[in-house]
Amino acid sequence: MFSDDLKKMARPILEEIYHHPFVTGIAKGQVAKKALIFYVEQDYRYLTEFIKIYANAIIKLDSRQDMAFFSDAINFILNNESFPHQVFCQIADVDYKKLQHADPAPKAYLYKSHMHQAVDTGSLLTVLAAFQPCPWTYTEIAKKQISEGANNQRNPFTPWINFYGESSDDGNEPLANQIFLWMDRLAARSSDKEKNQARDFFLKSCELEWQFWEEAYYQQDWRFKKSHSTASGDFIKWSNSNIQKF
Ligand SMILES: Cc1ncc(CN)c(N)n1
Repeated sequence: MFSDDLKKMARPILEEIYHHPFVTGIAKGQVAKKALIFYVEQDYRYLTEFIKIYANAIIKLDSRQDMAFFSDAINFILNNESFPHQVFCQIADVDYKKLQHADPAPKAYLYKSHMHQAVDTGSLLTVLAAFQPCPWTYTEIAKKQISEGANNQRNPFTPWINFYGESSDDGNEPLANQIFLWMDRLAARSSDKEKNQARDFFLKSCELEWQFWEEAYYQQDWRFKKSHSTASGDFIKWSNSNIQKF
């Protein structure tokens, strides 16, 4: 099956995600506040962008059933996925509202551009392949952490772990599995070229998931961030005050 190949190829990346210090920190109940804050700032922007990307994907569809899938995904972000952010904010002792205005840092910027590119240039198979590491890697992280007993009463991240692990024990097929099955049906009638493109987007999204944890853990922002802000409103303020000096 196409999805089995994808999972096999992504295995080394998933292993590195499992062992990333941010992710093991969640299991141990110990992540630095500054990493949590950076993550929530970036993820708030990333998920907001995801809503727009899902909406763009709907334009490519004909069947209402397929449209409902993306519409449910938008609803999930809007109505449910603030909860794991709130968990991080509570642990970091920071107001969630204050974290909703950051600019995307380099890897988050790359990830959103990658997703837009999938929708702009790819088939539905490619679009799903690019999306899939988002639910899949989080479900796998949560499943592993639950199986190791990380969601215990002492761990302040337990609600976060249970949130992403829940879909795997509610009796329904977990979302990530539903997407893999859908991708297998599409792959069966796709050309090799389309399948190669989908594979490439899938593996790059898996790597970008790892990069997202890494970026937050070490707060890797734009190196010349100050000069970027002068390119927007700040530049006008700066240039006006300097013009007055001359
Ligand atoms: C970067 C990222 N990837 C995945 C998820 C889980 N939907 C998330 N919130 N953020």
